[in-house]
Amino acid sequence: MSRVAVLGARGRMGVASVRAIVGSSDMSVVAEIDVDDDLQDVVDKKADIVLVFSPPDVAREHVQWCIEQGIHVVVGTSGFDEDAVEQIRAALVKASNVNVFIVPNFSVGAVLMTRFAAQAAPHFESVEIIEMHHPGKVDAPSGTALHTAELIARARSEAGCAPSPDATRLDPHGVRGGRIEGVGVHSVRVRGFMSSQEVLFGIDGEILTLRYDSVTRESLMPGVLTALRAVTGLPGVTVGLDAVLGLD
Ligand SMILES: NC(=O)C1=CN([C@@H]2O[C@H](COP(=O)(O)OP(=O)(O)OC[C@H]3O[C@@H](n4cnc5c(N)ncnc54)[C@H](OP(=O)(O)O)[C@@H]3O)[C@@H](O)[C@H]2O)C=CC1
Ligand SMILES: O=C(O)C1=N[C@H](C(=O)O)C[C@H](O)C1
Repeated sequence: MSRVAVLGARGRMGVASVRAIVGSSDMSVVAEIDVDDDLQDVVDKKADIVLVFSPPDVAREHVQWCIEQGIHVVVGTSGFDEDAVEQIRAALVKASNVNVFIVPNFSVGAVLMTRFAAQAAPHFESVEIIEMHHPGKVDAPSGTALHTAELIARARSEAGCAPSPDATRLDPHGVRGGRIEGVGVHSVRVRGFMSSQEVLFGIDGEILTLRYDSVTRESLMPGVLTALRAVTGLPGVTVGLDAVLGLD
């Protein structure tokens, strides 16, 4: 029976995850930590794994703390970019018995879309990402868009692609959105969305649109449980649920 501590336990994902873990037959929740709770409870309750859903501005410190305590971590919080992964890798040099599994999105649809986007990336002249989330989300871009943009940029760089063409010179209202490693990213916050993303690819006369929608947090729970079951067997740092979905 794995002993799981949940950080951000009273938040949207924390509540859904505690319910899913409690409902499983092979894991238990031994600590539920939210703002103002004492992290030491995680150690006192002898957690084997910490599931991190605390906000992005504190989650990096939380991961660092877990590594120092020698506890495996599944990171659900968004915003762990390549710099953050490097920092974790460096911290693990002194804690080689700890595994950290960073999962930008627990939805199988999102994982597949991200992979398809990386596959398509070198074949089109233009690419931009639109991510759509609920207005309670504190960070932009979404971790999923960040991860997708990084994979697209890597695939295009390896294939020697030119930057997406863009003649914009005048944009006094900043409506062209942001750029991550040269990939245009647009963040939409509209009530009714939970988590959606489109990746638009174009060449002359042809457009490919990839889209996924997660409409409930419960849809992410099989991915959360899969990640918790897998982390003890994934040495070092692993990024992306695809690592354990049996995809090639
Ligand atoms: N990987 C994935 O598939 C998914 C990832 N996410 C990501 O997970 C993160 C959390 O999302 P969500 O659950 O919607 O956010 P919420 O704001 O609903 O939950 C975060 C919780 O953490 C609490 N908190 C604040 N500070 C601390 C602290 N120092 N220690 C412990 N808990 C703290 C918050 O309390 P308070 O509100 O009082 O500040 C809140 O209860 C985000 O980064 C989001 O992008 C979300 C969905 C899916
Ligand atoms: O805040 C959310 O809700 C979500 N956050 C994650 C992200 O930033 O990508 C995952 C999912 O999109 C839901």
